[in-house]
Amino acid sequence: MKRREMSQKKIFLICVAISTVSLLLHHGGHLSWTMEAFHLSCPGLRSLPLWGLKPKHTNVAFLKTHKTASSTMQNLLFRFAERNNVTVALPVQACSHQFCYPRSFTPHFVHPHTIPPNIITSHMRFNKAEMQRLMPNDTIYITILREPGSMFESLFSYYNQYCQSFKRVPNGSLEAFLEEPWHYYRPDEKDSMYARNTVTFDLGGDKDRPATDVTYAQTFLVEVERVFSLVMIAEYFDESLVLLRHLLNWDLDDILYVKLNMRTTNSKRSLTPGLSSKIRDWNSIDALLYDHFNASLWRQLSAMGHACVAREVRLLRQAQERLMRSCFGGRMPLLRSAEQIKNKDLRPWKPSGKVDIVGYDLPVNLSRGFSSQAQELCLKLVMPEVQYTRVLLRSQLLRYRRSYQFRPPQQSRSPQQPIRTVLLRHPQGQRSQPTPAAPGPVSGTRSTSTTKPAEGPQDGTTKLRPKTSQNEAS
Ligand SMILES: Nc1ncnc2c1ncn2[C@@H]1O[C@H](COP(=O)(O)OS(=O)(=O)O)[C@@H](OP(=O)(O)O)[C@H]1O
Repeated sequence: MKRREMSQKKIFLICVAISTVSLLLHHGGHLSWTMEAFHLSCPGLRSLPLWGLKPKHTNVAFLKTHKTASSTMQNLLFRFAERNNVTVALPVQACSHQFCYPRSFTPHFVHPHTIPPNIITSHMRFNKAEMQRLMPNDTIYITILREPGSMFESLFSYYNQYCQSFKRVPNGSLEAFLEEPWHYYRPDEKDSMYARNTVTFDLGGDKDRPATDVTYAQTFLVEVERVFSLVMIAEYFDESLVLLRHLLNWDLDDILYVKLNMRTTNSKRSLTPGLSSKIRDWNSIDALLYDHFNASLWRQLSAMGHACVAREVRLLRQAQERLMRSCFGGRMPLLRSAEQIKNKDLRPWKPSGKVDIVGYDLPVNLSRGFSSQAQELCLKLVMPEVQYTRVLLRSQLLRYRRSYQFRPPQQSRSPQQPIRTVLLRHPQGQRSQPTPAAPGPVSGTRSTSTTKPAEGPQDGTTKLRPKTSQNEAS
């Protein structure tokens, strides 16, 4: 009898040991990282005891604004979607790699075989009602802003030969444009959105409201704040990612990135305080948005605790270095002008030959000792927007076709059926989860997560809280 009890105890202990080892194997990196964060008494973390065990939030709409590090974010989101087998809404071919920008967004711009989506991130002009028609109700809306001076300098240089307002300026001089912007700028001309209040336009606002119309700017800002749970700031990209990770309950691995779509140092210019101030005056709504959301980002970071944020940023950078070492053989990848990049899948798109955009080439010996999966990760990490959009569309179409083949005939919907039919099944504001266009991997991987409640300071300044359609309705 005693011997039986002993062996039962042994079996129990063996089971506990196996479970512990398995937990450590599966969550090892995550747990050790979480524990490090806990040691720093991070308030945001401590108040969420089940953090790390809760499901990741996978329904995300990222409004890709122009010249704000948004391609780096888009690449991160594409990789997240692929790893987690969730669907990304991608543009129909007629829209190119953007959602028919600068036209106002409508779900008709979305490829029907990428519906219903979990994630949307390609360039668009935001339209809240239309987005809500497409995205699940618990979608978390995120966007990114950049300091108006450096953003406009980047826009002016990038679109110098593309946008008429810039093209007519003698010698492509930024000073000349800012001296007399109305002399060169035509509000109704094609591509004029690159020349004034670009962020406001991307967010669906009126770029040409006069600076004196303070009520318009304030009302617009309040609306943006109501819709977007997180407004990242390009200058504090890593800190913004820490907030994003907490908001979405993601892992450290989910926020690793390499900077994309950069100009060469030679093509950038520094701005005098006088020029910066003229840029702010010319882009007054963008400047108001930036000042507001920059302050709001810092309130959220202080609510989390600066030491804690700094620690997470350090851990992120260390993990990034490890990834770089494994992908690029011990060094940071060499930056190359687009023309010098041998692999055309890695050559960034440029609006004109005059602008110098840099990208990366993979080392020739990458394949040695690498699994094809690891090679693919390294390739995608540095793959520019246009090529990655194409690759992702191809893989999602394949997945759609495969799942369509395996569907019982009575449930099947013709792949050619127009998008309108799919959307009409979800009258605005009435669906809780969109009906999948096709079963299989897509429908099987929808997020079942409830959005992570945010704990922050009691002064109401922290906004680490998802703003879902339900939030808004209440
Ligand atoms: N991680 C990170 N942090 C800060 N800044 C970054 C980052 N990644 C990219 N960049 C800079 O963002 C500029 C490109 O922005 P976008 O990718 O949004 O441009 S685009 O509108 O999609 O063409 C471009 O700025 P400029 O080089 O000044 O043009 C990039 O250098």
